[in-house]
Amino acid sequence: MTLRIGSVPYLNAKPLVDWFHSPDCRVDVEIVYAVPSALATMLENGILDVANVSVFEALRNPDLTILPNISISAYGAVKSVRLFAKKPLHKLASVALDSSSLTSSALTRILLAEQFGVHPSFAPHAPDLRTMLVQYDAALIIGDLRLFELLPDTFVYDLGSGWLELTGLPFVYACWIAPQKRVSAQMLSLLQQAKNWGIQHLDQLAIKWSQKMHIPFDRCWDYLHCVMNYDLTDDQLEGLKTFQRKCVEHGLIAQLRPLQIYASP
Ligand SMILES: C=C(O[C@@H]1C=C(C(=O)O)C=C[C@H]1O)C(=O)O
Repeated sequence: MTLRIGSVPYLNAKPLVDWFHSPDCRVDVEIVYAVPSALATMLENGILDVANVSVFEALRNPDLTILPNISISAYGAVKSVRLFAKKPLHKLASVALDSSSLTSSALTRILLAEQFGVHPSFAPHAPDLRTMLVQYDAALIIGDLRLFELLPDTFVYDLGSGWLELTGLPFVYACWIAPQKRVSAQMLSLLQQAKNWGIQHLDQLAIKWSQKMHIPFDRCWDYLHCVMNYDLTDDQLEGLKTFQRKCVEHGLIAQLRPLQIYASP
């Protein structure tokens, strides 16, 4: 049976999924690329067996489980998840949130409240920075490494740096997430093989995707080698549990449950 895998289209996921398109992979899989919020809906509707998608979705939906050993995370500055603001952050009254994002939307609310003491109004918006900033004081954009910071008169706030400052911990943006009953030993082994291949091919992936995505090579290389982390060890789990606790404290998730990391039977 074909395994249906969902992936975000961003550079950060390439080391986890490009193996499935390589000649080394001889299994029957179908990969669906979509933004995180769309992938979450597809997982919920049973269209996908597994997806690398916002970790927030697994914290919110008790039918989903996080698969072990793999994440899309960063320790400090993440460079692709940024709030662009027309005024200093402690003066924000309205914020447009990238409608693709679930995790970073929640993180924005937490950081603005805890680091800057503000509770602006929030509205989901298609990720188009210029349009967002016409109507709102600030805009969250994810998955984009282009040099937005060249925009004049804009404050740029990296959410990964904000999280490190607040907690001293790494931040987990996404994981492989699946409905509990769809997880199989074959699924776990394929995802692990794909990650192992990706980690060994970061240089090739930086070359390939810098060309395809029109991002300078140095920026891609730095992002894949120095910014992104693909493990899910105790440090990342500590960051994830802290995020989960704060989501509950801020009313973004109904209830604190034990973190569901899939353990082989
Ligand atoms: C670091 C990033 O992580 C992404 C952020 C997500 C979110 O905010 O919901 C979901 C998937 C990740 O790929 C990014 O895309 O910039």
